[in-house]
Amino acid sequence: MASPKIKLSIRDLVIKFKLRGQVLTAIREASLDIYEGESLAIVGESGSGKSVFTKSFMGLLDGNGWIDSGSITYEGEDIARFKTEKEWLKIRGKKIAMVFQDPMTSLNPLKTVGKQVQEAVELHQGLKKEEAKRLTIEILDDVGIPDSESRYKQFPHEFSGGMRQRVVIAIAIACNPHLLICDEPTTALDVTIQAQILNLLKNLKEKYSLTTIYITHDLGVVANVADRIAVMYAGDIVEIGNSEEVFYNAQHPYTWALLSSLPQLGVKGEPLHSIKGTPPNLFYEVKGDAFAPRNPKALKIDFVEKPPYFEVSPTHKAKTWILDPRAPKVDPPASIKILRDQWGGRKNA
Ligand SMILES: Nc1ncnc2c1ncn2[C@@H]1O[C@H](COP(=O)(O)OP(=O)(O)OP(=O)(O)O)[C@@H](O)[C@H]1O
Repeated sequence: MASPKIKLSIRDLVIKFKLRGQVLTAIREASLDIYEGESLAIVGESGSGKSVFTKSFMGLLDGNGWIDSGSITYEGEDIARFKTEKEWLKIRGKKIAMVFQDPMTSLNPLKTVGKQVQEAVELHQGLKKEEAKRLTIEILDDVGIPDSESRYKQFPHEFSGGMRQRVVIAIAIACNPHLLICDEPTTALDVTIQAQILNLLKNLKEKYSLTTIYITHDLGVVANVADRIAVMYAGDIVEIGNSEEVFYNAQHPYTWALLSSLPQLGVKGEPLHSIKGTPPNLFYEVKGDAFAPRNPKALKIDFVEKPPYFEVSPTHKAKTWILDPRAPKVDPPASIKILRDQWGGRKNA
């Protein structure tokens, strides 16, 4: 089988912020390849760096932040070197678009929904008004807004939360991007609407041949939508693999902790637990495995040296010393074994 084409390649990316005279390292030498047409989820606790990492692909870092080193290669060009807005505008919207968590802050309350989508169509697809309006209504239909011709003339406050998120998605699609980044796209919505929006994104991915990245702190949300899962902790990707590999055969103690804290998968007989302790202070240099201080099964070396990636399969790797052939055997916690049995049972049912 031909190997998949890489759409975006991130290498050893370091992103820093200056805050109150001190420097914080938010992304610590993270590397990732994103394949054309795939659906990748980036998961991790709040503050792990998911938003900063992906915003850097579009030149959207806050003013006090910068790419300190590393590369982001898109279609042969290292976009991490871009300095001007003019350069970023070649990529932002056009090639890479983003759907944010809160649809209200992404929409202009003073403009009709139709106008906001149409502006994106006109700007990015170079169409005349009539043609642009026709396409806008088609896109509103595609994102599941009923009665799109009359809805076109309404304002955001006349839409429900779920419908507003559909409009935000319409704006992103109107730019005709190759890569769509969805940053917690359903967090602000109630559960039934969440499922509808995820379904919509899945359908649009096929129709518009999109490569999609989902950012979420919730592994349950991605179980249905992601081909691959990248687990982020303290600004680095500590485990990556196909969804099945990460769900059924997780290797990093942080991934174990994330899986164990999944409420909606309900581990029978096990109390729900959140991950104990707090992530490292990124104002200081992180020594060894960043998760070690919170890992009850940490090895001595975890406190001393940063682990490299160890390969579990050609598609699955994790940065944990547990996978070093010289390491003592460390078993996953009981909750992970129970999860594996439960899911294995469901899978084979
Ligand atoms: N403008 C900024 N100035 C200083 N630090 C920042 C800035 N933006 C982000 N950070 C820091 O960078 C780190 C990563 O933040 P980021 O928002 O990417 O996390 P996240 O995983 O997306 O979390 P969440 O799920 O809460 O959005 C955090 O420690 C955060 O405080």
